[in-house]
Amino acid sequence: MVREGVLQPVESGEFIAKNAQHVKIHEEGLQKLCDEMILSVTDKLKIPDTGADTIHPNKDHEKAVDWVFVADALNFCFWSYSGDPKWTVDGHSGYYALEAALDRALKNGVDITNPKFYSTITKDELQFLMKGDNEATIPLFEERIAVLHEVGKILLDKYNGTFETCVKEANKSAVKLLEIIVENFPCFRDEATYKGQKVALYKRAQILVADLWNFFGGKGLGHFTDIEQLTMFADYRVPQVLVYFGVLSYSDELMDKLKQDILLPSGSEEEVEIRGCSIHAVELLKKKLEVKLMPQKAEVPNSSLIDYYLWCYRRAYADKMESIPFHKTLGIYY
Ligand SMILES: Nc1nc2c(c(CN[C@H]3C=C[C@H](O)[C@@H]3O)cn2[C@@H]2O[C@H](COP(=O)(O)O)[C@@H](O)[C@H]2O)c(=O)[nH]1
Repeated sequence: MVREGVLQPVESGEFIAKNAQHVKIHEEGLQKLCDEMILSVTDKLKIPDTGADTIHPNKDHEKAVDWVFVADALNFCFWSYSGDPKWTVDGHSGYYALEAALDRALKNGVDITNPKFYSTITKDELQFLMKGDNEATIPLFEERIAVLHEVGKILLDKYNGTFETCVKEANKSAVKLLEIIVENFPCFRDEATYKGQKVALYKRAQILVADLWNFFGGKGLGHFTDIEQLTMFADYRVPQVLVYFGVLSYSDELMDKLKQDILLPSGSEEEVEIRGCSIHAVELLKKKLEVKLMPQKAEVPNSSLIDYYLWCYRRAYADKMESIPFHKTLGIYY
């Protein structure tokens, strides 16, 4: 994929990890996590159960692709400051609260998958759709309106009003679809400048492609011949699991900031290091898994499956993870 002068996610991760000053990757931690994951592989990686199946729509739903698209357009920033009430919907928190809100909208006959509706959605309408169980509201409300207006308008102007057009244009290539997304939808263009080099993390764009693959079981509109080219999705949860296993460690100064809930600005050196080192660590982990699994003839998970395992692990064992702080950034990329 070509974006002039921008390192792509795999290379970005490697470059950032090589130059990082605030974040380190540890061989022993990688080994420990590799051993843990091997325990859950018989012939295929077993994903920890997060108990949220009921809020994914049925994959046979006629607008399933557009549901995945709108969910990932809004798939960012669900955290609250320590001690503050969390935004929850029907008892679900974080990303699952978003899924629950979309599910509720669909069941109430709201045309939430249709860009004709959301490209001009009003504040009142979105507020109503995202209404939580308590007084806490969804973070970055204004940004979400802007994202919906932006992506909705682009789908209507260029793609016949459906993300299916983009998927078909990509002709079963995950890399091509990623390129279509980041070239045409500016709010998915998750790039930064690190030590003078343009880097790409593409969290939401990559998760969108992987979600389609996952959702449709690698078939039909979810069939991609090069899905293994994607990296993990650099959010604020997977780094937390990586720290838990000792794969990543933070400088004392950075750790203190996280413990005190001090915001890391989007694109700051520390923030980019946490994200880039997470990408690189998962690539290293994949190589370790390959070495162990190949001789057993077991399926070697790709980076998005490793990511999904780790993201679900954090959810399934949230109590164990409570004492590990995660980084807080206000932004639309993750
Ligand atoms: N790395 C990575 N980050 C992910 C996801 C998901 C959900 N995806 C799946 C779920 C079912 C579908 O099949 C989707 O594949 C959300 N996030 C991010 O996490 C953060 C919120 O976390 P919490 O507080 O726990 O809800 C936030 O930055 C959100 O953007 C993932 O899979 N990987």
